[in-house]
Amino acid sequence: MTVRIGVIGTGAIGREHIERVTRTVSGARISAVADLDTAAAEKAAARCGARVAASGAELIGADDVDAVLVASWGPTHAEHVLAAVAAAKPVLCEKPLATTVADCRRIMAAEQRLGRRLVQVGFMRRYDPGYREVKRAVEDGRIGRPLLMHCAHRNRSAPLAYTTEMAAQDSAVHEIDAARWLLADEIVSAQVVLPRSTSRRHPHLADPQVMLFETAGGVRIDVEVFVNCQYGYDVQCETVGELGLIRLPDPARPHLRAAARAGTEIDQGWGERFSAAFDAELRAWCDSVAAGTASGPSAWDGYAATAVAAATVEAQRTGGVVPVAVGERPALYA
Ligand SMILES: NC(=O)c1ccc[n+]([C@@H]2O[C@H](COP(=O)([O-])OP(=O)(O)OC[C@H]3O[C@@H](n4cnc5c(N)ncnc54)[C@H](O)[C@@H]3O)[C@@H](O)[C@H]2O)c1
Ligand SMILES: O[C@H]1[C@H](O)[C@@H](O)[C@H](O)[C@@H](O)[C@H]1O
Repeated sequence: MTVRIGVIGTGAIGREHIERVTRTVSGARISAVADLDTAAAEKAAARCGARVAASGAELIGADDVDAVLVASWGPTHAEHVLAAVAAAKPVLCEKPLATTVADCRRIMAAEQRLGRRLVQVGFMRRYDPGYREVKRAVEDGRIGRPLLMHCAHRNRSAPLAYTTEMAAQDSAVHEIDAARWLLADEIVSAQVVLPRSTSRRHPHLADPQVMLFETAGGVRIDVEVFVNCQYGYDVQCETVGELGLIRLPDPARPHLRAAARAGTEIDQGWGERFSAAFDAELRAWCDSVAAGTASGPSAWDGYAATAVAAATVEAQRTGGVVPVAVGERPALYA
């Protein structure tokens, strides 16, 4: 069976996903696309032989769409995901699942009423080969009981529209999910420390930021978010345990020796750095849709990440330690 996918949002990541499904994933094709920007939708549709749907709602309800991929702006995710669940269609939603905790709860309630999982959230780092090795090492006890995690999330530069809040909601949300997943533990508090800002930023933005999280089990996590670091796209993660530590490897790149220097090139964007992760994520999602099962980061994971990001935004404002209580995990997400 070929899975027919409808894509809502044909911007930067929508186009990447369309390209991937079309060129590298077998057993799936793009049947329809929708975007508020009709010209963008038409261009994307022409590249993959899909039709242009009149709207996200029309696409979700259409007979030629078996599964929905949501890649539109964050605040529109909840509406599309809820419509997909109402139509009983599997949906891969880019992060964040929703921009408010209340909307995430609505999505979980809709899935629970249906009695099965349909939602996967686009936390692609869980599919990155390096992160998966770290997960194996944490689980098999090689570093002993984890105590600390040091992370850095650096982007070369951030556009004018990027705000101080987005450092939590848009960027650190990846570390929040990765930490919960690697440690199999929930985050219970957030705090933000602001050093002086780089001069290479738009004036409204606090950059860099240091975020501090604590898990229910007592692990302390620090995350440097620096979105105008200039030199490249750089994601670091080191987990320290009682017996040792494990560091996320940089992706394998050729080692260059020339002009009196030795070293490797640094990736310049998320598309390059997480290319293998996106490939694996989309393959796994398409396979699970074809099999009628659900896997990967769930609506619960999307909810927990949004809840922690919301506490982090509050911590930016207050400067204090903000508690997070995600509550009991419903049986559907056990
Ligand atoms: N996993 C990752 O590393 C990663 C990377 C980039 C973006 N993202 C996420 O993907 C989403 C999109 O980001 P982007 O960088 O592609 O943004 P973008 O602005 O390049 O593209 C978004 C597109 O969605 C369209 N759109 C917005 N609302 C819509 C609606 N209601 N119906 C139809 N189309 C709509 C816009 O017209 C635009 O073309 C965001 O949630 C972002 O956080 C994730
Ligand atoms: O939306 C993007 C995306 O999620 C990237 O992976 C992240 O590095 C950026 O900071 C964020 O703005």
